[in-house]
Amino acid sequence: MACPPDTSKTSKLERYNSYLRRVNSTKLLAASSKLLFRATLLVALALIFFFTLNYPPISDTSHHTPILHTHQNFLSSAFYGSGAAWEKQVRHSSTPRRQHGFSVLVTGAAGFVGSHCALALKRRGDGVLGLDNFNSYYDPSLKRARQAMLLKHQIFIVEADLNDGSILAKLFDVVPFTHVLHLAAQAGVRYAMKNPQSYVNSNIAGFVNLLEIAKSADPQPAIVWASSSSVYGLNTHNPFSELHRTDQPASLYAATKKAGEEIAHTYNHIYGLSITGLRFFTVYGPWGRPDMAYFFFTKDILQGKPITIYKTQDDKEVARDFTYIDDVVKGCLGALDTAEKSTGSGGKKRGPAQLRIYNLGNTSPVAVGKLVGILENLLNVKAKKNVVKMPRNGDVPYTHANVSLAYRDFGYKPTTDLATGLRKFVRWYVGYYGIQSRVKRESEITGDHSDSDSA
Ligand SMILES: O=C(O)[C@H]1O[C@H](OP(=O)(O)OP(=O)(O)OC[C@H]2O[C@@H](n3ccc(=O)[nH]c3=O)[C@H](O)[C@@H]2O)[C@H](O)[C@@H](O)[C@H]1O
Repeated sequence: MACPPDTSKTSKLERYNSYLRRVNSTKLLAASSKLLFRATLLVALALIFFFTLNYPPISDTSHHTPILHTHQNFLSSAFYGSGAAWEKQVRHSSTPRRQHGFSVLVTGAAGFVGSHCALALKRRGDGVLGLDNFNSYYDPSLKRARQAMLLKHQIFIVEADLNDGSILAKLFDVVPFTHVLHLAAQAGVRYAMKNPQSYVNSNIAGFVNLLEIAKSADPQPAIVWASSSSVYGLNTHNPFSELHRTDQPASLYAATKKAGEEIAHTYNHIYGLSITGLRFFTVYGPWGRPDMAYFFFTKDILQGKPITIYKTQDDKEVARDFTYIDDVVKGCLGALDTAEKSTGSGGKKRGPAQLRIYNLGNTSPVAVGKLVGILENLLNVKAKKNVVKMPRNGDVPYTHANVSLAYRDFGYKPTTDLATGLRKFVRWYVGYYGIQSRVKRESEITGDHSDSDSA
């Protein structure tokens, strides 16, 4: 007898098959939803990236925000167009206009020394691209005004922090810089007690970040950077020579600059980067820094406010080797002109490279009391002076540069005495801030009108 088909097995199989179909279709649905989600995420990320690169918010001046930024005038249709327009600006700004001209990345280009150097380089036909984070250590509107002035001379400043490796790397991808003039830093001797971390962020971490990018670049640029007279710290030998000891810094600012000099040695030694450090001595002049004594003394004297003048613990006058900006600019250009090429490429050293350090001072220290006397005369106002013993705030009593090394190697020879330099500063100050009142007439202060935007 034929056995009846086992329907229980068939229906089990069918039920199982239908179960599998259900499971598979649910899986398929889940998989396709996942795929759709991922695709949407990818498109969203691509869009965010695109808009971040091309539509930077004008008002954002945070130095922690990795956003490329430019002056309002540059937010033209060309800039808004695409990343290609931004790259075009970067290339245009950094392309030299003279034969064998340099292509220089100037960090801190919206700063005092940076803006002056950028302009001087551009004027002689070098290509210059600026980088600045526009932080608010002092009035950012002054930095914006310097930026606007540079823009008139076709110098473009990328707004970014030194610690933003991706933007730095992008700049080196777009431009084969021959040189970096690294002037971005957290400046100020006494502020280091208030905000120590900012010195570590800019002067150490930021510097290392820049060197990391520079060492990997192909070609590697030659680097000229700002160290400081403050590295001499408690040194008692005068005038200060590059051969003197610099292992007794009196402030964290000085310590970070000294650390920079040691870090420079390391990158030169391992990667063949050509590096020149310049020890600036209390640089002053038009478009200067409002946190510096000569600048806020001028403001306070004009406003009838008292000023505090420091004297040493043993009642001696405090003095500085005040150095005029035009002299320092000549020194920076001299250092760039004599900088040899880096020897490495793509992070590999090919041979020994140049490593230098120079004082850039005025060789003629002036007591702070005398500086105040010059200002009183120029401003035609008597200062309300409050003379106190120098607090323990990182200050040093005296600076005096020996510049024979810089003279020997690139003819550095400061030519501006303090009275002449301050006259030019006051002329700029009253013009910039629109001050008339008791200040001596412009002709009395200046005698000429030739360098009104000599930054
Ligand atoms: O060469 C440098 O490497 C440094 O130079 C500058 O530092 P300093 O030489 O200290 O300049 P600055 O503050 O203008 O004080 C000038 C004089 O006024 C005295 N001073 C200061 C303030 C005050 O209220 N009273 C006063 O007498 C004070 O005692 C001093 O004698 C840069 O700021 C610094 O960033 C760095 O670049």
